[in-house]
Amino acid sequence: MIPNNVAIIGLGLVGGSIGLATRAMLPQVATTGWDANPDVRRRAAERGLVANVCETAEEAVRDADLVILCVPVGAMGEAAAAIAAAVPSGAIVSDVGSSKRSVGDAIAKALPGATVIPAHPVAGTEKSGPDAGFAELFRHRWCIVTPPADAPAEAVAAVSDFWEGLGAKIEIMDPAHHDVVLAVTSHIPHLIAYTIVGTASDLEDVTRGEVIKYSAGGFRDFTRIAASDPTMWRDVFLTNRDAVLEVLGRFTEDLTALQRAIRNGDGDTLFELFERTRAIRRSIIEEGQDDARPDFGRSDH
Ligand SMILES: NC(=O)C1=CN([C@@H]2O[C@H](COP(=O)(O)OP(=O)(O)OC[C@H]3O[C@@H](n4cnc5c(N)ncnc54)[C@H](O)[C@@H]3O)[C@@H](O)[C@H]2O)C=CC1
Ligand SMILES: O=C(O)C(=O)Cc1ccc(O)cc1
Repeated sequence: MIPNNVAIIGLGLVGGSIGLATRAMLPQVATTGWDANPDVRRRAAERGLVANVCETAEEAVRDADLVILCVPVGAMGEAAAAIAAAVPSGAIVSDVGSSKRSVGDAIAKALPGATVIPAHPVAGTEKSGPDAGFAELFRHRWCIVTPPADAPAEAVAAVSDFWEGLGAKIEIMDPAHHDVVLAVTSHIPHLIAYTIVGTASDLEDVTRGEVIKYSAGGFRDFTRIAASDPTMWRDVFLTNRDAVLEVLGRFTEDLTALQRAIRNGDGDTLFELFERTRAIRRSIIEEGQDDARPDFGRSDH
């Protein structure tokens, strides 16, 4: 059953998009919101990200049956603590954090006895803030729900139904598994992008002007990812440390093997890998998850 009153804490890209999507696609649902930053609250009210932008966290959650924390993963515990005194006893508390194990623990610790159903919409952009959100962000995208083992089935269903109402597809997953899967598919790719753009800007023999002037497709795509919000991504790496380090170890080994293949002139190894990775790209396109899908609200390509 879809909740009647949704409170959104954190009105940036994801919180703002949830508000806009709810107002557009589930107009029967009342929306309230709060952000710790008064400038964000003002802008959220101007854009109508939620129907009612409140002046305090308590006021925002007072009548909610679903509260969604949309703050950086390192701030989830603090955001949960800010609503602790006011969140109704029967309400579900969820979040949208990009890492799930530590976030679920932090929220549960701040809200003992609450029904906590963490979730992660695997949809976003490199932009952040209250001007970045748009109602179509979650359409046809996965939302991974990571309930604790003892979560009430009806609460899991309520969170899932809500996200389906915003156009998302639902997957239920164990939080630890989520963190390994997202380390591979999202966190390490962001780390690689941050690294290559940093390396390019540090090279002594290539000027910054040349990097900008000759940035062809590949590097340009990396710069989009490497423009992602520093606070958000610092927190992702610090909270998903174990999974990121495990996958990074494998990645480093594979990179070293490629380095050796290049040094040895071993074209077969390079060709075999590139053939395999091309097939993966084709499978993604066949599943309709490629860049060529309708470009909901993105202005950068
Ligand atoms: N950016 C993306 O593409 C995606 C981000 N996420 C997750 O969504 C969450 C939010 O990310 P964005 O919306 O991109 O960030 P954002 O930076 O656009 O918005 C975060 C908002 O939280 C507010 N905030 C920070 N600490 C707070 C606190 N203690 N209490 C209340 N408000 C607080 C900030 O003022 C800011 O307006 C993060 O946990 C991130 O991992 C999930 C999917 C995609
Ligand atoms: O902009 C991109 O390419 C992204 O990868 C967006 C994104 C960032 C973080 C998430 O947890 C989910 C999606």
